[in-house]
Amino acid sequence: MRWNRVLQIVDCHAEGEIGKVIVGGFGQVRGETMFDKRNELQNNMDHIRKMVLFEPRGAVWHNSNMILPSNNPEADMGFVILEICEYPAMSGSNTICVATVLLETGILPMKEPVTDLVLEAPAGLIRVRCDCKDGKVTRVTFVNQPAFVYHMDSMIEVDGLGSFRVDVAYGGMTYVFVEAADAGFAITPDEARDMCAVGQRIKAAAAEQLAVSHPENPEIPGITQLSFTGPLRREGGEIRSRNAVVVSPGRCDRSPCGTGSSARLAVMHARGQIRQGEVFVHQSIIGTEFHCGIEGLARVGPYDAVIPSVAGQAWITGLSQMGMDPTDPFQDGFTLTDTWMSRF
Ligand SMILES: O=C(O)[C@H]1NCC[C@@H]1O
Repeated sequence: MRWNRVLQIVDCHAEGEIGKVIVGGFGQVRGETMFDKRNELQNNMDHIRKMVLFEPRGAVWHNSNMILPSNNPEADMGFVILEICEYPAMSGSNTICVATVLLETGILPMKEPVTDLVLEAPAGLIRVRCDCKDGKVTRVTFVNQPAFVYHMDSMIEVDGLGSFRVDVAYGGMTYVFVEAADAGFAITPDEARDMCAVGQRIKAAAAEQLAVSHPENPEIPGITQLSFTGPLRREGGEIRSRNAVVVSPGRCDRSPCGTGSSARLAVMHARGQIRQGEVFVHQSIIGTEFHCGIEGLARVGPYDAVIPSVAGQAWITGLSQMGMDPTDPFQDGFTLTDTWMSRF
């Protein structure tokens, strides 16, 4: 063996969205909080993210997570999320993958029928309920940090496409919401490529024209996500809708998107479209679902906020070791614009 780096990885997906969980091989990550560790990875150890997510080992639709011990006495474990364009403060599909891997590989003990966990994400503590049966995690429900609306019904101008009415909200990542019909989309899988091309242009215009800054942590990235939303409908006591999230640099989230669902709950609550205790079933572009709700209300700086919960399921797909040969010319990987639509 002549690798100069070898990572132990549990491959996993949550409702179709890949969330690899790196369980070993990366050494010490300095920092007191998970946000400090996220910054350390971003500033001084970014080669790990590039190795796992860039080509030739990764792909633009992959996400990964590093399991790290937490210094918070309340937390059972911590994790930092590594995505193709950023280190988000929080991620829903990745949280569901991390909780599933922690319990199904025995890193933390599983108690049937329910294991309660507290995980420290960069955004803060995340309480997680895992329903478990016969050694399988059958559902992960997490309570997110507060989600809130930055802008509602704002008009933006997109070069060559015209004007769009948008909302901007935070749910662990920062989202611009556009009604899919306003851009001529029905949110069907055959539209994915076009939605990404148009979505990236709308996202860039929103980021330029609408200011955002997280009141408690200005280091949290601004608008990097776009959700094309379908209409809300009430069915059998539930509120249901479809959405497609365009993740930078231009690919669709395969899951309904946990941070996007959280941000959408904040928008829906601000519009009086959902009350605490009601169930919101959010569907992805491939038809998978998260079951979401509002657990409570909060305040973040000057903003009214909701405390969202999101539930879904993950499945482990493999165990792998990823290595780096010292003569490999792509020590930092590479990206190509056929799938990496923009450089970032
Ligand atoms: O569920 C989510 O929040 C996300 N899925 C991949 C990109 C986002 O982090």
